[in-house]
Amino acid sequence: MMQPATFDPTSLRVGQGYDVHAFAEGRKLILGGVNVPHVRGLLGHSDADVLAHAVADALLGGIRGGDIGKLFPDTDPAYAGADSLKLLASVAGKVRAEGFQILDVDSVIAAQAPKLAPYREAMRENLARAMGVAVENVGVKATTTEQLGFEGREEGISATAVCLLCRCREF
Ligand SMILES: Nc1ccn([C@@H]2O[C@H](COP(=O)(O)O)[C@@H](O)[C@H]2O)c(=O)n1
Ligand SMILES: C[C@@]1(CO)OP(=O)(O)OP(=O)(O)OC[C@H]1O
Repeated sequence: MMQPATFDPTSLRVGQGYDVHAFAEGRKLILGGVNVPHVRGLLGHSDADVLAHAVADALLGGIRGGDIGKLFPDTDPAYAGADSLKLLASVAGKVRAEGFQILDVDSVIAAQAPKLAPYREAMRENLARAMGVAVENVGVKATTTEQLGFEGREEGISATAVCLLCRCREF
């Protein structure tokens, strides 16, 4: 199908993000801004929201803007215990400042436990609100790794995300 004349394929960008955090005793498990009940949480300088970090890195990848560690160094006390949804909102603002629209985001959390399906919609809503996009444009999925690897041994959780950005005036 022909695209409208205003569509310029070179104005499209994809981004990819990946993050890992280790489990630790006495920490909250925050995923996509949701405080998920679990016996342990994830260790990090911030709230260790591995999903929000992967999404933020996907956005930064799309604008070739480095990564969250460059923007929010884990040596900076300003980010100690930081709410990662706020970091994500800041990254989304940077994306817009570069003239890009966030068209779509999808993500996968790899966690052997806990069961995350009951929290998926709340995560989508939180991420969408932080980025200023419609919830329909944010996907969150979960998978175990069939007890294989560090996620499977319940040593930590990983998350991956992709995004599609556009510098289009209109479609
Ligand atoms: N932490 C998790 C992992 C998975 N799920 C849901 O279970 C489904 C089956 O997982 P498999 O790894 O066996 O494919 C998966 O599609 C998710 O819906 C979950 O809720 N929490
Ligand atoms: C989020 C930041 C904030 O200092 O700290 P961490 O919670 O350690 O998370 P990481 O995924 O290692 O990313 C780096 C940092 O930007």
